Amino acid sequence: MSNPLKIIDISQPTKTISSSLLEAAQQQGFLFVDGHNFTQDEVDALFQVSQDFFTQTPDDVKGQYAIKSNNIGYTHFTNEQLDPSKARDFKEAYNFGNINFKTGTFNQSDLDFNGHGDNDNVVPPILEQHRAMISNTIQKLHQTAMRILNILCEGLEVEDREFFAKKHRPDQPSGCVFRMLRYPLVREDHSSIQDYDATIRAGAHTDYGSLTLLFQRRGQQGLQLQTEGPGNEPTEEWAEVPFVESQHDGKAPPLVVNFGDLLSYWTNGVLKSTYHRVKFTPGETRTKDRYSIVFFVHPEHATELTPVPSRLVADHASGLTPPTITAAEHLQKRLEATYSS
Ligand SMILES: O=C(O)CCC(=O)C(=O)O
Ligand SMILES: [Fe+2]
Repeated sequence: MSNPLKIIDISQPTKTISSSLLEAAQQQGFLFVDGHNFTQDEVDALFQVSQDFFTQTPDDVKGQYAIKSNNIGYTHFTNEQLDPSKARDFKEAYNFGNINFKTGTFNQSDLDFNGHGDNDNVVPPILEQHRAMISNTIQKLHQTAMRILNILCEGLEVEDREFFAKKHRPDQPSGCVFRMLRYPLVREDHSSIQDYDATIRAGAHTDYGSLTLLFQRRGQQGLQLQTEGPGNEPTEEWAEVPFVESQHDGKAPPLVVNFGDLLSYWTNGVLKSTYHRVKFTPGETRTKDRYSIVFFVHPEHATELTPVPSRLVADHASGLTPPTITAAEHLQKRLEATYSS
């Protein structure tokens, strides 16, 4: 499979890579990030925990941890509908949230985390057993995301090279979510589930936050992004995100990174929040479920999405005043749409 995406090695000096990273963010809104500090063993262990959770937890137990309005918990088959014009998404997932990246604490009570609600976001037993590992992973993912945001500041020539990072402080409440996902092969035992499409597994959507970091596995392809025509208009063509290897021995494959709505607003549309979906090709001879592990990065709740101070961003202004909306308001709107029906 050919690779339509750039591979950027973030272990290289910022000045060497900032313009290619910005170009990828502007043109495709997607790229591969190599040179991260996740080993193959570490990511294999994480996928094993995810597989154990999804395949060894009885449905009624999963149901006890059902996702709540705070976006934390388990979402069962066909609960989500990312593209309302299509069938429901045939996948299952578990979201960790209310994360303090400084301490590595996650699923904190809503009262402690953002001062309202009183939920005790209990973690299912198989995942609870691996709390230390999960905690370490999310801290590292947050650091990786901050590195990417700092490189972007350099590319955008924002005077304060930590402009974005300062709005993503590790110990402040935000909508950041760490998510384990499983897209199973359709098997006999699923015949009772109605109203899904065996090929479209996550309907076309853009991500809500600032950026998204994703691990996938060899032989479990399925993520696709919408391509653009010559005048930048979206086409009906979808490009497959292939599996690629790291250039660094012993390291996990490059992370798939894409930019979300908030960074797009924040930059007057300089950065692209690209439509993507997960699709299994009809008739393919896949033998394994697709698993992915995703980190959705969101700015601190109170962040206002006014344009970043960059000449490039100012030059891109369309003349329209962007809505003054906070990160939390935006997230709330998108979650309501996803779980509405
Ligand atoms: O699992 C994947 O490959 C993509 C997931 C995704 O796009 C999402 O959950 O927003
Ligand atoms: Fe997505």
